[in-house]
Amino acid sequence: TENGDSRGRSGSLSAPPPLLEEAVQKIDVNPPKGTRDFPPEEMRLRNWLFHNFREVSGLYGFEEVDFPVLESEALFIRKAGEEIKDQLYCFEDRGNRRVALRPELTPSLARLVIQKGKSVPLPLKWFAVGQCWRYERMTRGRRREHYQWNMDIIGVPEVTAEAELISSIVTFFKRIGVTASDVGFKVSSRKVLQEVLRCYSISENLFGKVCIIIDKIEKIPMDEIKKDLKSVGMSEEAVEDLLRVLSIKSLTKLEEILGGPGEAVADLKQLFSLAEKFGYSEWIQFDASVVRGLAYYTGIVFEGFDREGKLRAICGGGRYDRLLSTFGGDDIPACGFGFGDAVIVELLKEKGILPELSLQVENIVCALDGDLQGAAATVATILRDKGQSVDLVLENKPLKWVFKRAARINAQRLILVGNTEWQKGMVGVKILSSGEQYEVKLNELE
Ligand SMILES: OCc1cccc(Br)n1
Repeated sequence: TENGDSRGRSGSLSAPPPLLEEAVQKIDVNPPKGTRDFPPEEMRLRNWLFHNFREVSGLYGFEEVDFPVLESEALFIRKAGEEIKDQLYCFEDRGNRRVALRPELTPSLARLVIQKGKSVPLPLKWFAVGQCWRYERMTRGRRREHYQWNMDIIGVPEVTAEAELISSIVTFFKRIGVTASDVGFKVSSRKVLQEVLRCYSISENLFGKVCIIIDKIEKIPMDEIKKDLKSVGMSEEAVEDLLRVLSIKSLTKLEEILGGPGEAVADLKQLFSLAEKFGYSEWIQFDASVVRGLAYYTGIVFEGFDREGKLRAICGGGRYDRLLSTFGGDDIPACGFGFGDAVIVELLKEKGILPELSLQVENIVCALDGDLQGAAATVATILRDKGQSVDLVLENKPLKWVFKRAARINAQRLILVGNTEWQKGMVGVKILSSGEQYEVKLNELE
């Protein structure tokens, strides 16, 4: 409390006996493993971050949507060996339904698009900010929940959609003070992989599995990658060639290796040309090793990375033209990205550009005598009806306590309701930054 001790009005140190029948059972006051509380300071930072997510989404004409955190497990059961499936936070509910806490937002978005069907004219530009979950063995001490900003464009087959999405993330970075010297985007296309696999007449249904293995290139030893690729049926030669292609960092080289302009190179050339027009060329680079860890991507994929290489991917996304049809919907082209709330905060801390966010209250209103508490409430209401924020002192407290609280909540003005002034229909006002003090008629208080 403001005066530092925890005594109630009675001043007795010991707490009154519990009124409940059952004995007091001391609970763990920490949140469940892998989850976070958001006390005021953390909540201000989260609100600032989400405000910027929403502002940028609005700048791009996107509409906000949301879905239940709890979804049918079937939405996330894919057979490509993704980490996201191994860590699914799933269970059987009391109705014996297999359900899961969503590990990502895209499948829910796809479900809603299909549900809406023809009633929503394409293209759709939807965004969401939602909590996503995974059940990871705590051995790695990583979080089990995070908030993701997603933006998705449904119904646009052209690369202009991916270019627009990357532009929106660049706009977001610039708004929060992150520059092209701090972060970049590695961009590639899964069609590169497709073209290589076709050269070795490796069947399309291996495509998802191969992508998931390749996505682990920087996370597990190379010989394990090779072993996994062979285990899904790739020959030694195919594996070597694929890894060679994936190490390419130039589009010209890629075109040579792939033996001429295919869809992958054409898409990527168009993306880089659009990046020029959007003005974010310095933010992106081609990197054939980017495949992303979600099986449903079918074309351009990209991920935001910190140029110092200290952090995990900041965000990622790509084209997923087949997802809606795998859910029984029409064959509608789509692309989108996910942007987590944790790595970006680590980056801002690294760069020393966390925003200064403090509680700001315009007024603290205090009754100088116990019997003026009602008058103080009247004053608070007058100010609040004018749109002014008021911290109303709710108990009879010494002025020293009031000044201490005013400083803690960054109040701009102290409004004192005292007998003498109140009899004249006035209140005392003290501007806390300058110390200036004056009396004002209640009906002139603004
Ligand atoms: O980025 C993968 C992911 C999904 C759900 C929760 C968390 Br934490 N992380």
